[in-house]
Amino acid sequence: MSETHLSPLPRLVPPSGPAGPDQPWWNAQRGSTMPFRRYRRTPAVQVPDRRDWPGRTADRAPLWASVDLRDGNQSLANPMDIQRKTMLFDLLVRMGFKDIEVGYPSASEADFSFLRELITRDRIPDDVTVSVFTPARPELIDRTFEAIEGADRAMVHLCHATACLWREVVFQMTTTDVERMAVTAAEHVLRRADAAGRTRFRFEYSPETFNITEPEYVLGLSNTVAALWDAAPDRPVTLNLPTTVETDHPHVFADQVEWMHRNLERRESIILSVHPHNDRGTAVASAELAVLAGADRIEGTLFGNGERTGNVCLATLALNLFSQGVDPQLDFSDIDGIRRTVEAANQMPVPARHPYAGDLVYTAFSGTHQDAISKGLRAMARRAEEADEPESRTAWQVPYLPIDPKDVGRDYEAVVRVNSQSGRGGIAHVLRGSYGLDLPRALSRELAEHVQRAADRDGTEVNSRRLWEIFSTEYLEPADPYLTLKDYEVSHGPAGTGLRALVTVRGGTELALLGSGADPATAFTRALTAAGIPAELLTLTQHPLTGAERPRATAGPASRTTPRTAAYGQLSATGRTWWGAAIADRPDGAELQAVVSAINRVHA
Ligand SMILES: CC(=O)SCCNC(=O)CCNC(=O)[C@H](O)C(C)(C)COP(=O)(O)OP(=O)(O)OC[C@H]1O[C@@H](n2cnc3c(N)ncnc32)[C@H](O)[C@@H]1OP(=O)(O)O
Ligand SMILES: CC(C)C(=O)C(=O)O
Ligand SMILES: [Mg+2]
Repeated sequence: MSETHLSPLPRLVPPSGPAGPDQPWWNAQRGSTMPFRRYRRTPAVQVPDRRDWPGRTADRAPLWASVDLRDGNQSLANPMDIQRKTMLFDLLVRMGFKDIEVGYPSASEADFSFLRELITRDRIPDDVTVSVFTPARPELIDRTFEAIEGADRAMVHLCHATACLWREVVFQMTTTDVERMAVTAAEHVLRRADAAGRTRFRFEYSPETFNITEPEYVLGLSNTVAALWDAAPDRPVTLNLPTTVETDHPHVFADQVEWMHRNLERRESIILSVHPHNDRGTAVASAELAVLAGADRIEGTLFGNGERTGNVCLATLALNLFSQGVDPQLDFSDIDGIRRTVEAANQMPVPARHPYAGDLVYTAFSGTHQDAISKGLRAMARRAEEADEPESRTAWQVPYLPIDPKDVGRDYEAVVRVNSQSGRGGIAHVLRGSYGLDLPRALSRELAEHVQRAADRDGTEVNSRRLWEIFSTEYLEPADPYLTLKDYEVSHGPAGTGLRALVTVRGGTELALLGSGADPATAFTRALTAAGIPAELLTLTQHPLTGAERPRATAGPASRTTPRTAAYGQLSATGRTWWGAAIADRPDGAELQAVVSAINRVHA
């Protein structure tokens, strides 16, 4: 199988100086009146000479943990009822999640009852661990343990804020007080777990607002809690580092994670987890760099629902890995089904541009992209044929499409959609895909001008049916045809092809024509010329139309199941060239009709 050979990366040329107003090319921008001086850059943790993550690549999926049912749920205007929660839980299980935070049972009756239902109805698969969130408040920890009573396995997720602003404003506590709160709560959790009987417990600790907490302080708290819970390789503690409110560039977070990864005690007994939020729009980058920096696990939601701008999107993360040839370990083969369930559970739409899942993310409207995609798809088909393997196994290399839409359950129909930004490549692609027509390049270029005019006039998309209408009106069934072929008869002899044809000319005159030539179309143009309708045949091509390749066509040749022929002819007349096209039951009929089509355009 042939592969694209990429040339080596060019050497980086050092910039001549810092980009800025001193450069001659710098456009003079005016200063804004935005009150930017109110905001401060977060002091970044320094990791001198100890930054390994930039040199690493992701070669396997992290442990995925869904927090759709807790963090996602707490951000909804109408939190999920038990039915919506159940639907989402079942989806997460089907997709392959093994670590699912199912709620905040001390917060609401719905969360509490949902957990009770999962446990009492034995709905938690043996290989799935459900997790429940609790703040560091003893009465709420007690309620949490009531909710998980009787479960086979459960993870108790203890969380409290640690950053200075929260300590001072929310808790009005010193660092020592917050540490005491953490220890008291962790001990309480342990006591309740020890008393809980058959359930096998695991523990998770989240120093909420990790990213803006003093590193030494948060490291100390994490070590203390992990020691208190006696983290061990066979019963690891999950230490979850949230960017509760994302404040910095992703590389700053990566440095923070790497620093924790290197300095944590009992590292081999800790599952190092991250929980990025998307306030700066860089949650995905933060999560990806955090994994390079040492994180083992990522908490997030499907399509990024969550507080404010949301949690990190697990679909994007998993499919980013997939697009790099790494097993995502989650099943996204029906992304639209997943999206529909998530939209129903959250009562919120997934935007059309959302990576991998949005309606438009595999669609090109622009001409050059369409042309490249169309060529790429045909090249893929050729490579698969050469390698004698199904296309679904052939290495994916199609310009502008990072993954094969079919791998996530989409088809190719929406890949190219035509509007005023489209060109001949896209138009030819749609006619080929929807109607099986393989237009010659020059004809598709000519058709593109008609389509462009229609798109400019209508200001809307030209769907495949409208494209067919434009093509048909221009070439196949003009409103007021100059010439109509009523009948014909072709004979083949040693001297070439003979043709008898009966045509009507606009106004009703009938002409009986007689001609000969190398083929019926040449004989026809000669006969027409002799009858005073001058034309010279320049090119003629034809191909069979089986109908099989036309999935959704509602007009034109698609309605037929018997094989037909499409023919395209180019004539010279009135000092220029004219294309014609036709579809007919027989090849010679299609060729003659293509000549008629071109003549009709001469006399339109
Ligand atoms: C970053 C995160 O996502 S954390 C998860 C946040 N999720 C939620 O809050 C959703 C569910 N929460 C709730 O339904 C409610 O907050 C409840 C029922 C849990 C508690 O309600 P209330 O007791 O009325 O408290 P309220 O919601 O006002 O919370 C504020 C109190 O909790 C304290 N608190 C906040 N977070 C924590 C924490 N993690 N650990 C301990 N105490 C905390 C605050 O200091 C404040 O205490 P104060 O009243 O003594 O000043
Ligand atoms: C509970 C914690 C992990 C959280 O959701 C956050 O800090 O964003
Ligand atoms: Mg969160």
